[in-house]
Amino acid sequence: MQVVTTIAGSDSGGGAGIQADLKTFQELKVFGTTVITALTAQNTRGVSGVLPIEAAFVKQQLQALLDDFSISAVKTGMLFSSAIIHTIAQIIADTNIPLIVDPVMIAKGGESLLQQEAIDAIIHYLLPIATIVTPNIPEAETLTGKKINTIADIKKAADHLLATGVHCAIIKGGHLADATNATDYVFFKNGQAFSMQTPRIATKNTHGTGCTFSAALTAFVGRGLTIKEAIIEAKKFIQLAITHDLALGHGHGPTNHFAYQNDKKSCEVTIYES
Ligand SMILES: Nc1ncnc2c1ncn2[C@@H]1O[C@H](COP(=O)(O)OP(=O)(O)O)[C@@H](O)[C@H]1O
Ligand SMILES: Cc1ncc(COP(=O)(O)OP(=O)(O)O)c(N)n1
Repeated sequence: MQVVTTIAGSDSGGGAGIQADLKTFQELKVFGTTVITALTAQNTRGVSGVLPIEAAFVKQQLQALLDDFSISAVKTGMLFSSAIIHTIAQIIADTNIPLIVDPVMIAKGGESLLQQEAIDAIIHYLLPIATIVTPNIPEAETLTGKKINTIADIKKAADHLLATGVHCAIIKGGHLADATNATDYVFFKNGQAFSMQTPRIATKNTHGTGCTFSAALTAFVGRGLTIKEAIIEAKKFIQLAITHDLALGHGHGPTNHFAYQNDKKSCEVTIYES
């Protein structure tokens, strides 16, 4: 049994954050461990409160895991402050555990999950030690300081991110204005690139899509798949979770973390090598 870790915020509504990560890990048969950076009071309608955890206690949680478990992959989600980011980066830099960074910034309802001053810390401390970074389009724009309107802009943003030292950048296309497909763009430091496409599902129940995708990626990396295999399988996991969405709550409902195990053979991802 492989052990993986999520360093993220708690979503009381259960669709994103630590809760989405643990559900995904469980479905993908890896043993999930957690470092909690913040509590959020949240449901499918939005975030009504954030209570950050002190950086010193974040450190204590992570150190407790590293002192005991052999961890095969780590992911980060909501990190909230530069103090938390510095603390995590310092500790992870001394390991050789693959690190997947989901640079969570803003919740679907528009509430901030990362302080403005922490953006630089992600760029300068976390990305240089990361294996994979998974921004959505607005996050890629914030990290690179450049607007993204075209595929050429996506490639430029990826080059910008790869220059920090991260091995692979996945720019997720959930926010692109394409009513037919959901396309994600993958770039490696060695110049290899591909995009992956699935049919776009017409639903408002997409709370936690980014967390769930990056958690699946972490589980597959932890299980020893190649990075490319892990990315494609994670895309299947999120596609099925959105296809079989759960209309729970009154706002943006969660994705269905059970769907991949029930239906994985039915999901096709189209790959375009470039
Ligand atoms: N309506 C949708 N149908 C199918 N896939 C989607 C849909 N919305 C998002 N995705 C996929 O979900 C994953 C998360 O993407 P995105 O929504 O861009 O991230 P985030 O949740 O971080 O904003 C990506 O693989 C994206 O292509
Ligand atoms: C605690 C917590 N972490 C992350 C998020 C954002 O999750 P994401 O997967 O990007 O999903 P949406 O916010 O777009 O639904 C969150 N809301 N809470």
